[in-house]
Amino acid sequence: MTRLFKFLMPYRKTLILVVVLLFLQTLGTLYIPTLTADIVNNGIVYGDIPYIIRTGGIMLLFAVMTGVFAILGTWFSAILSSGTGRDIRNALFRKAQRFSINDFNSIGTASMITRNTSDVNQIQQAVIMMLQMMLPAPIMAVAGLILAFSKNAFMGGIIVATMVLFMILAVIIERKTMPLFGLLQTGMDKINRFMREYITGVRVIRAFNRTDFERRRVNTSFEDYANTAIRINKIFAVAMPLVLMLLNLCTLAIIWFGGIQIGKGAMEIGDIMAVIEYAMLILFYLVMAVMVFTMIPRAEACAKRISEVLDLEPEIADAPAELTADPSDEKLAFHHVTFCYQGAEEPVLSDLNFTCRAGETTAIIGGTGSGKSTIASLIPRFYDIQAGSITIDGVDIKTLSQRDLRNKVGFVPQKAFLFSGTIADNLRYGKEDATMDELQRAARIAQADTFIGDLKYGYETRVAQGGNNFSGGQKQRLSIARALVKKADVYIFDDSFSALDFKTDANLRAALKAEIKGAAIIVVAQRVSSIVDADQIIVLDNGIIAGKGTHRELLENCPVYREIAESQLSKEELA
Ligand SMILES: Nc1ncnc2c1ncn2[C@@H]1O[C@H](COP(=O)(O)OP(=O)(O)OP(=O)(O)O)[C@@H](O)[C@H]1O
Repeated sequence: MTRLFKFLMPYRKTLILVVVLLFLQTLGTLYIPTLTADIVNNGIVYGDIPYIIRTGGIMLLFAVMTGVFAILGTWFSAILSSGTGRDIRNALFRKAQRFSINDFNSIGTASMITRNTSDVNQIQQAVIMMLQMMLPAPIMAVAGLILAFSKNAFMGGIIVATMVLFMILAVIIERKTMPLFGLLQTGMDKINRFMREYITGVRVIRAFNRTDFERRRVNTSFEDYANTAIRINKIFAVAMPLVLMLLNLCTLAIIWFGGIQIGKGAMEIGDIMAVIEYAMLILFYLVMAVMVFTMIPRAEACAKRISEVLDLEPEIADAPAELTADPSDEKLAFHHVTFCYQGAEEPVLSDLNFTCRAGETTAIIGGTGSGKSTIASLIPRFYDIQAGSITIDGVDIKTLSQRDLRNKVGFVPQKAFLFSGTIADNLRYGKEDATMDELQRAARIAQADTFIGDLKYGYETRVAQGGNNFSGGQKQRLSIARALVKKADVYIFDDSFSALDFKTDANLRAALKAEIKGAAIIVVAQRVSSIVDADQIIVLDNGIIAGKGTHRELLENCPVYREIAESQLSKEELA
């Protein structure tokens, strides 16, 4: 929790103001019982009406002032807590932007969302409750006890004894609830994970008639969450009557002892009333403080989860001294690259060596799981390699800043992903100031111009979340156009033509070759027909290069390639 206190620092002036306002509010609240005692002892007992009116007026004034302080205190603490929440969310988001894929995997997407929403909410609530309820408690306790002791030391003692019992109860509750609150937040992660999977996979679930199975799975997570919440509430169900009982016992003791004192003529009735009010105020704020105290474990559990994210050092970091790369003919090169996924026993790629030149197309082909997409994701440094080096324009990508590196790379992922907005917004994703001409040129190369032209609103057509209002092939072409709008040195198409028909695929490749001159093009492909014209084909077999050359050369001397080609092409095509 202390780790998160730094988020309060920018608001220290507001915090001081809140503390001052709370202090004034508490003193005002405590002064009213003293005036009550005065009215009773000196006004009501003697029937002194002017005294009653005068003191009543002062009471009213204090009540109004206390009310104003309370409103201002609440106002500023709300500003403070929502500001803190916003800053924590920003910090989490900024941190997440630096995370590698492995970092995301280690925390989990659903958990990342819960931490940014529910966990931050808990912290925000705890901050406001601590300011409003916990902070006045010590002020109330000290000032109230001084006043109570000034009336009668024994009665002050009764209040202190009750306070001690309260504190013991609070510690017991804290011990019992802390682990349960941690469970509650992980339960929320689980619900988010299942809900996310249920919503994104709804078509598969329905197609396989697994709705009931999924409902049961989601229900189990709801039930686990509810059961933990019930266990927490059971603890409170026992604790709250105990708190009330302590409160009533305290009042009883004061009245009983006060009665004896009045009988002896040692105290006046107004003083007893004042002590009861002091006790009620002190204990009320103490109960509130205890309640907030019980919120702290949950907030602490949330703070711990947030700190885990904030403290996680991104696996991929920029080098301390970043280099820049001047354009060269050798756009991309792999030098003895070996890569192993986190937690995997065997490397997925071993000792890869190849070079991609400007204006040339390099195709990567191989069986499923041979490591083609892995090669594609190593170039923009989604993962770091364990051995060897990857260079762009002759400079090791680890020595370039991630920003520079990714500026040099135009990446089209295997699964086309579009953002909600318009087609133009999506195409401008890599170059915000791209002109309409640039968008149209990219769309033309990507064979997307015709279907965009057929849409009623053209480039201003709305794209639904995830691009769900477009077909698979349209989404692929839009995501290709998006990469082409950005001027890159290396374009990577990770199996990005798979949803295109043969004619569109051929037209797209021809347009790419004609229009993209100064950049290296890397095409990960499954279809031999998509790559026969490539300047260089790399044949991947279980993570190692089984052959390298043109289509003709490989047919001659690479059995793995020949096997793939024979399985896809007719005899005439092979000849
Ligand atoms: N994030 C990951 N974590 C662990 N292992 C992975 C991960 N991604 C891929 N792999 C493993 O690495 C190997 C290569 O996967 P990759 O996706 O690169 O193959 P691919 O040749 O592109 O396959 P496909 O043609 O089916 O897309 C596979 O065995 C796969 O199980």
